Amino acid sequence: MSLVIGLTGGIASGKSTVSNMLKEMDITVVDADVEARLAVDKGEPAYLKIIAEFGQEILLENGDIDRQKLGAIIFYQEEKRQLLNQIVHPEVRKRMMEKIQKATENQEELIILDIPLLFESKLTFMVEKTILVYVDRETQLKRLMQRNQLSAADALARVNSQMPLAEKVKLADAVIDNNGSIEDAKKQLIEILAGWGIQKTYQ
Ligand SMILES: CC(C)(COP(=O)(O)OP(=O)(O)OC[C@H]1O[C@@H](n2cnc3c(N)ncnc32)[C@H](O)[C@@H]1O)[C@@H](O)C(=O)NCCC(=O)NCCS
Ligand SMILES: Nc1ncnc2c1ncn2[C@@H]1O[C@H](COP(=O)(O)OP(=O)(O)OP(=O)(O)O)[C@@H](O)[C@H]1O
Repeated sequence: MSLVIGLTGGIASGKSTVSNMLKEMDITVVDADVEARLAVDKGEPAYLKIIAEFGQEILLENGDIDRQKLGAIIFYQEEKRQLLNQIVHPEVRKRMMEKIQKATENQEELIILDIPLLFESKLTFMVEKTILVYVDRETQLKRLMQRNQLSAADALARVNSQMPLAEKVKLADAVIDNNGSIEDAKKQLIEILAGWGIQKTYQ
């Protein structure tokens, strides 16, 4: 049986940075954000439902979903966010389950599920252990504004649409404090895995 670990955090807390370290260790990572993008590709069931609910004006000229426009709606309006979640999340879960099954069939020892909303969406039943990538609120907002070129208000709306990281700390089995350097985060990751009996050579 494969060991399934959930990797979570908040927006811009450093999940991708940590999941890249795991990929470099040749560990399979299934990324919910990637699956959520695939689920809304042109013609997919969720794509059609989004148009039905949000209207044609949510599309770019080439027919793709205008992610910036959809983000500007759902990060400011909770009921619209819930509506989008109801459309996209079941598809994401289905796609992730398929990937888990494939990795299990390949007898992979370890599978990481990178799910930003693991706790909010009560998906811990999918994993055996959880790792939280934590940063303080100030660092999170600063990194988010820098990475996505967002105003303070837009960054705050995104952070406030999620469970506070201080709350997630209480729910996680292990925490990586990513306020320091990337090297520092890497050391913590290796220690956590070693503590769970997982030894991988990091290149
Ligand atoms: C709103 C959308 C169009 C914005 O797209 P964009 O390319 O700007 O952002 P991206 O998808 O890369 O998400 C970045 C981060 O935003 C946060 N986020 C995304 N959706 C949500 C949400 N519904 N609630 C809270 N946080 C969210 C996550 O931390 C995620 O890692 C997109 O995030 C989306 O379709 N969201 C709904 C699906 C979803 O919940 N995805 C998150 C994991 S399943
Ligand atoms: N320890 C660190 N020191 C400095 N910058 C960092 C550190 N860790 C991550 N970053 C930077 O912070 C930003 C957010 O990191 P990353 O993209 O890994 O977060 P994420 O949790 O995957 O975000 P999202 O959920 O929004 O996709 C990126 O620009 C990344 O390069």
